[in-house]
Amino acid sequence: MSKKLTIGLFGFGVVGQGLHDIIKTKNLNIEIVKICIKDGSKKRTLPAELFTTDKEELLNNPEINTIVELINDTEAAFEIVSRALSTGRNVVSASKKMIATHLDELINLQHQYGTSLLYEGAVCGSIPIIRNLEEYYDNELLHSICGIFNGSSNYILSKGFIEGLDYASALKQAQDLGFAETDPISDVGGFDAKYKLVIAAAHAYGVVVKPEEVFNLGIQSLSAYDLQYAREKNLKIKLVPVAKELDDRHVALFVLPKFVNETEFLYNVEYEYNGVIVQAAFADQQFFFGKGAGGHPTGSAVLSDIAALRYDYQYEYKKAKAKKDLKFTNDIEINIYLRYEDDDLVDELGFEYIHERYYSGNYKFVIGKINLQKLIDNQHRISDKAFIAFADQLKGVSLAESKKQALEVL
Ligand SMILES: NC(=O)C1=CN([C@@H]2O[C@H](COP(=O)(O)OP(=O)(O)OC[C@H]3O[C@@H](n4cnc5c(N)ncnc54)[C@H](OP(=O)(O)O)[C@@H]3O)[C@@H](O)[C@H]2O)C=CC1
Ligand SMILES: N[C@@H](CC=O)C(=O)O
Repeated sequence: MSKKLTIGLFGFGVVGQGLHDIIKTKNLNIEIVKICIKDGSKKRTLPAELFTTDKEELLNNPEINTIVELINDTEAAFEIVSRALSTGRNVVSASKKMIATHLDELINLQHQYGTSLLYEGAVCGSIPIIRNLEEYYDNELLHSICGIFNGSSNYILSKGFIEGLDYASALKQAQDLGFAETDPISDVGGFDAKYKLVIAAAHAYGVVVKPEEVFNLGIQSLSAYDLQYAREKNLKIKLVPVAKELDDRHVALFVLPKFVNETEFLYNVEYEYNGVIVQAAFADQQFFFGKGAGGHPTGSAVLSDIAALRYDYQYEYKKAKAKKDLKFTNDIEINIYLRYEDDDLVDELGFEYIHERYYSGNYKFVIGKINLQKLIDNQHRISDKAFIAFADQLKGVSLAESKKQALEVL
């Protein structure tokens, strides 16, 4: 019989309840000893004596050997997870913002105390991408990782594009279905996708980047004009995080809406589904597909991590140890589509050159090559009246010979 896991569970919301639903269907030698929640007055579906609002009842309980953290409060989550790791407990978490923001400290805590923190559920819900990056691709040279990492924004885009549903109603549905973050700006603004990208990049490339250094733009200002442009060209618009090794010393990360054509894997990833494309030197292109949000899909990834703790599985962060000289950079050139109202914006953003310019009534756009760092420097000029999308092919996230080279179409 494998080691019995006695769990202190933090959070009994969408994911916490999803996890509980799954655990109770099986005899897994796992016991949830106590559940800590925030609001003691809420009605629960389990006996009241299982719940507490006092975190110490879990963190100081000698009967609990494993902490599962599934709450929606970043700083409280960091405190819980670091306390647990530094007092000899292994931890499973799905809190991507907390993990991405504190990744350096969390790696150090694990090394210092010999404890394990697993977080498969934090990145693309049910898709097992972290353990694959950590183990399966251990010896592969990864050219790029990109995809759809946020279920809510993809749900909104699908509802709009396929069903013609307006943005506000689609967002409300994503919230009602439990896909959206407490502050949905995190979803639609590309922040949530960025946190997941930062975590994935640590396992793919060994770079630990602070989320605030990574550029993200979302889908909030997408308009009927942009959708019409996409439809006329048989394209779809998706919110796409990209991690790309430029050469053996530089890696670039960013999150942008992206036009995808029907030959790309992401074209058929709809609603709350996510997709991850890994471009490897030898395995070539591989595609992971699955539900990226929701209680049961995420709960299944959390349970897989809990089960891995039975045999004391730990991430080794092997690439971080091996590739100390790989640096994060924003000094790359990308092709973007910019729909704008204010003519000055085109000059202010400082395009290297413009391939295409369109002007008809209120609809104006340019497509051109721009340096990502320049775009970041001028980000404050981009109002909600403008929309920017990555206009390169994803397959074309190709190795650049110099860090200044554009991400060209293959
Ligand atoms: N929803 C999804 O599809 C996914 C969510 N995640 C992540 O998982 C985490 C949980 O998400 P989700 O279940 O959707 O969130 P919910 O809002 O549904 O639930 C949050 C839970 O956390 C509890 N909570 C909040 N603060 C505290 C605290 N300080 N101490 C103890 N409990 C607290 C709440 O208590 P109370 O019940 O009393 O309000 C609630 O039970 C988040 O970090 C989210 O980003 C990751 C992947 C997918
Ligand atoms: N809000 C997130 C939940 C899962 O990580 C999403 O929509 O993808």
